[in-house]
Amino acid sequence: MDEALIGEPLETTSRSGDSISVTIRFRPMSEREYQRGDEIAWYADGDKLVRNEYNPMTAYAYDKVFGPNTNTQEVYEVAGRPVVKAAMEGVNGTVFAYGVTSSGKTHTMHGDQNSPGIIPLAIKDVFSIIQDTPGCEFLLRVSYLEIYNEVINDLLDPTGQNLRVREDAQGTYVEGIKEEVVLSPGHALSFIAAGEEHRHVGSNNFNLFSSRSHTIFTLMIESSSHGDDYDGVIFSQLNLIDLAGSESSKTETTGLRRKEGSYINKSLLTLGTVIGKLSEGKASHVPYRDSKLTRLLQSSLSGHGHVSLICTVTPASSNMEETHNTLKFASRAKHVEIYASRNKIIDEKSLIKKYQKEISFLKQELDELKKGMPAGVSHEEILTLRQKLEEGQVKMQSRLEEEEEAKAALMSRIQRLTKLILVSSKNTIPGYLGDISSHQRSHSVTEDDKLDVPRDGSLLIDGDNQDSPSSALSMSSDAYASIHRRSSSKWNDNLSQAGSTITETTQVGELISGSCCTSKLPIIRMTFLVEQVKMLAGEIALSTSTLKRLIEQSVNDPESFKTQIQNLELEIQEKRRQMRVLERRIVESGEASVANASMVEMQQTVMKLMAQCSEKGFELEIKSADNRILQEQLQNKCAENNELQEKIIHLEKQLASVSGDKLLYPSEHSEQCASNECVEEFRKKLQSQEIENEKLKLEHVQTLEENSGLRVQNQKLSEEASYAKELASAAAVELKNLAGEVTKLSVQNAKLEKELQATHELVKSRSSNLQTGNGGNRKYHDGQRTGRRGRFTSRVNDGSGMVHDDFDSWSLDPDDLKMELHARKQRESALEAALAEKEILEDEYRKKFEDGKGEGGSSGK
Ligand SMILES: Nc1ncnc2c1ncn2[C@@H]1O[C@H](COP(=O)(O)OP(=O)(O)OP(=O)(O)O)[C@@H](O)[C@H]1O
Repeated sequence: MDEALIGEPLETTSRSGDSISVTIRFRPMSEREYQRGDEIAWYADGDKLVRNEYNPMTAYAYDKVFGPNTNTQEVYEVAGRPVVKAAMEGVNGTVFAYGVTSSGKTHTMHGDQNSPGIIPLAIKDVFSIIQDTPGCEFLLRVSYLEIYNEVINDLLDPTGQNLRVREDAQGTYVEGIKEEVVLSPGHALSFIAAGEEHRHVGSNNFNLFSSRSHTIFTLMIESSSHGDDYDGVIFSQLNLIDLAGSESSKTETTGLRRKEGSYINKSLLTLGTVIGKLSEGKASHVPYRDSKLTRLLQSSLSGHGHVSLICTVTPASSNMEETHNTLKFASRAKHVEIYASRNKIIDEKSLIKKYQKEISFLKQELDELKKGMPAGVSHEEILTLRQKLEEGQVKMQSRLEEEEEAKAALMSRIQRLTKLILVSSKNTIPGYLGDISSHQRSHSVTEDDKLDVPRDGSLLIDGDNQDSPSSALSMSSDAYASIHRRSSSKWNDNLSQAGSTITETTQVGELISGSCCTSKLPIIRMTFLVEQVKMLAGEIALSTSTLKRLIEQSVNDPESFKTQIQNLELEIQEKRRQMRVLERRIVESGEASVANASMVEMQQTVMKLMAQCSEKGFELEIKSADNRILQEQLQNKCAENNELQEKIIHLEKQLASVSGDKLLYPSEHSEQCASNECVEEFRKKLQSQEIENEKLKLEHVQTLEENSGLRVQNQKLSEEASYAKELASAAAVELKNLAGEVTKLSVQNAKLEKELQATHELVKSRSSNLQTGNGGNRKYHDGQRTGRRGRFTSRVNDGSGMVHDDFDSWSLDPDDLKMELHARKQRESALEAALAEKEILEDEYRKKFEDGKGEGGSSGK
């Protein structure tokens, strides 16, 4: 049936947007599809149409159609970048991939090492935009959740299971979801990688790594301008969604997979209904609440932000109907209208504002400390202190140390808060955080510097690369390898920054400039180093678990996993090496800077660890004591066991001797026949008894054999008897038939004889008439014959046993009649002979049957 062209060719998504951006992405035909002889059923006709190969009148138009050879970067430029850009300007955005299982959603959203997906590309873009936006501060947070079997789980916090959806003035949100502040693309990607570890993935007959849940990666963006441009804080949200694929009846699933599949299908059905309702544009009820997915997407779908829908499809003919459904869904979605507008939030609610206030307060305190006027310390007190210093330097020294510590703690707090706020390195705003350019610092690359470790944890912006932010923020392929069900490595992201000189550009630079710079550098670095070691440890744990999984998977097919396993092992080794170097650096930094907050933190950690250690030690002691007791008990049990075994052996020996005695000396004679004669006699008796026994055994065997022979005979006879019985009953039936036949023939014979006689008489009387009348009229005689023809009926046996009337074979000629009579008589006698024969046979069978019955009965006895 011809399908009308639905939708019209549209502009690409770069427009300001009054409807959802809908794009279609074809994946290439898979090897499996080629092998089973699939053909191309749907294809991209130009860059806006999808057409059916078998029915070219069926075609759909979209914003953009990507053919099977398009790479994800191209898809991102059209379907991702405009949404990301708008989100950075304060307009909410949602990008999601929709399609049947194995159509390429995860490939599009997450991608892999060679082809990064929309999510990593968007993250990279976000940081590039920050770099290109001087005069603006950003604070980025991420959350990552999955909807599995209609249950929301926090992928960043394994304890956050079955979370609830709530609603406030700004829309729906997930209560208690963990949000992490992110500082660099690699940092954000490492959270995704960690989250992917917890995502539900399973295999079906179409996809080895089929997503069993919908995932929503959310980037929360807070931004504010400085100085005169300050216009409040803007908050926006960017949702990047990888949906689980709908499953058709062709998807072979059982048990758990089927349950998952039904949840997936149900929520996608609700999504379809919601889209359908929204596309109608009527003010009818939209069932957002029917699934968690639509509930969470409610504010996006109801038009408060940009939405980009990427529908992934396969061209294969075997999935023609499923692809058609996806195309129809996409077509409906095209009619949903959106009214995206820029968000703002009141300053008090903004996290960035809170941090900024705290920073300026702490900075004031620090200034006072620097001036030697610590808050809460009076001038007299300082004089006294100075006096005391003169009197006792030791006391003063400790006081100074305290001050140093307070300063260091403040600096650490400032630095920690500052590094959460991201600004472009091109930013040169005076006053707020100082002159950035004056904070640039160069130093030579040491062995450790080559470690690709971000040196300050901020944006990781390389001063040398200021003009090419993408380079500064670029992620190496290894970083992408960390995403999409693989282990992650955020450290490699910064590899590109290694050079002969590293220039650090950081807001923290202010704190490490001037006189402070040399003495406080280790403090700041220490914090990062500790953070980095922690993250590396996480990475290693992640990689190790991936390795474990790969090793498990490789059991059936070791060859295909070999290189992957080797690479992962190398990666883990490398990370371990990096961690060792970092630890060495921490120790060195620790030695160089005694009084710093990081050290305090470190010390606290060490103290905690030591406390844990002593707790563990205590536990160990208890366990060892328990162990000792258990071992003693075990030894006792072993000894008891040995004793028991000895006893058993002894008893067995006793038993053997007793039974031997019993054989030789039966009880009634045991005492009287102790003499040799008695024994001899008894032996003889025993021998004869044994011989007799043997005989009996032999007889028994013979009897058994005979018995079995008789049984066989009996069996045969009963078989024969039943056969004879069958024959006899068959013969009886035949006999009955024959008897009936004979009776009939006899009756007929009698009739015929009568007729013959009558004919004879008639002939006689005619001949006498002829002799007396006009004599020998041949003609009359012939006419008479002819005239009478057929008057009598003849019963003729046609050879098949059937007897029927033969009107034509009959005439009144006496000779004929005689012959006929003769023939009949012959037949009659033949039948009688057959009857007799049958009777004899029957008698024989009967006899046999009787005999068989008699014998069967006797042998059965
Ligand atoms: N555009 C593409 N180019 C090359 N390969 C692709 C493309 N899209 C998908 N694939 C490959 O097809 C397979 C299935 O893709 P993917 O896992 O992304 O499907 P999916 O739609 O996410 O499936 P599910 O819903 O089951 O999770 C993967 O091996 C993937 O690498």
